[in-house]
Amino acid sequence: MSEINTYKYYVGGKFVASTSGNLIDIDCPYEQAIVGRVQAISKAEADLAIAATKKAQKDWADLDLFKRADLLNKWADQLETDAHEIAEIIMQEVGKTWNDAVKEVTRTAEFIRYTVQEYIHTNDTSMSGQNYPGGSKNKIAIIKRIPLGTVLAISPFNYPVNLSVAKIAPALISGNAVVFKPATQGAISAVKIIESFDKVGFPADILQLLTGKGSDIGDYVSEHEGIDMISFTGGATTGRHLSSFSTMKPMVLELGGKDPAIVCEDADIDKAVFEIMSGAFSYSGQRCTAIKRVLVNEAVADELVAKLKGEVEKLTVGMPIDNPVIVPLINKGSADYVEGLIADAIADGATLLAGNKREDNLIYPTLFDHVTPDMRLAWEEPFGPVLPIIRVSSDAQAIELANQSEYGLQASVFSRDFSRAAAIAEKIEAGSVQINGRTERGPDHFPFLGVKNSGMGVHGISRTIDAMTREKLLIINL
Ligand SMILES: O=C[C@H](O)COP(=O)(O)O
Repeated sequence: MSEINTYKYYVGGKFVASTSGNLIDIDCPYEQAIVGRVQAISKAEADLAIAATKKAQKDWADLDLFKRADLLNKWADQLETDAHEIAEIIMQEVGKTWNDAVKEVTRTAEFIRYTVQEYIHTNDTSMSGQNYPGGSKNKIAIIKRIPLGTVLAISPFNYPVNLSVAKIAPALISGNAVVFKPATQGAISAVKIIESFDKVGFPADILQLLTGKGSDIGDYVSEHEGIDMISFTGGATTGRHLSSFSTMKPMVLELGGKDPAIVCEDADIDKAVFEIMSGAFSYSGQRCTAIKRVLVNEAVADELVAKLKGEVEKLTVGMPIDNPVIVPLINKGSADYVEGLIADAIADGATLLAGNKREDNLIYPTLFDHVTPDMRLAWEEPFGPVLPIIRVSSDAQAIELANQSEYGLQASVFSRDFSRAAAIAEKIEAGSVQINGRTERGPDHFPFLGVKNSGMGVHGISRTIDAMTREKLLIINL
């Protein structure tokens, strides 16, 4: 990282420097180094970029579907060709391990191909009038899904490639144009995937990549009258803020979580330990779907706690290039926040079993037993490698604590009795409940949603296409 590159934004099918002359340094999470600099574009530049999508979108939607499909499939191929170059930037910019960074790019190429097929196979439907009492067979509705126009895709730092393309590909295949505003930390990864996009020969102006601080252009672009739909993944505070002012714009929000793992006394404890470890600690817990609390029945708590402690002590910790489980957090602010949660839990009397060690942004995996509902750690989302264990006396208490959270993204239930697990799952307020498995978004064609402060609307390939299109009926009266 000796030579510092400056990356341009993308508008009109070209990479250009902002006339603002303002650049943003992107710091590496794990070294005292600048990964590169991105443009801080002006509001006037955003205006021009959004305006240009309007005509481009109409032409793009008019293009034969198989031409759109062909370009998207070529982009998927190009991403695979460029995978190592992109993964290198993901690693440097957001501190993801090398293996996970490469996996993120290949997962994304698969996502594009599936999205293309999904749209092709589910595009138009029809209904006959005679299927309603008193209706006529001479009335036939052809129900098309038409694009909403220009979709604003706002992506988070933790999946700078996958969660960007998870918005861009459904938007484009269904005939929308895209204004892509990545998280600032993640913006260079965004430039890299758009470099691949650019090589394929998409028409100009159907995708504009706008870089800049959320605080400078985020609200401006979101409120912009040229934006017809917003797809956002990020923090709950920003999500609520967006939903408060973007009146009448369809919006899908994927926000935070405090996903519980409920462990019943009849659970396969080794299986539960395996799933909890991977659910809680991969990428240092910087996943909205990470397991962020364990609610264990006190009858098996000692056994579970001892096994989790043993596994936490074995976790590999280090720098992303060496592929450990635990890597430095995204920035100092995040590490400070997690450190504060740990300090408060200790002060409030939780039992520290492992961790509580920090080197710069690297927080060692930390495990607490005897966390109680009066502690911050029972409720707040760390987005870091700290896991609280709360002991419960019954399924009912586990359900009550699970539902007291402001979040409702996912939950895991571990029991050998499927009926019991399903009964618990039924009562949990969350978008998905995993039985005997870790919380996770994939596979990517599953619907993915959160309730309460975890989100609004539904992601997942077919649902994202639905959210970015609306029905239009052509009714034929014979
Ligand atoms: O951080 C939010 C992501 O949607 C989580 O995705 P994941 O479950 O594949 O890690």
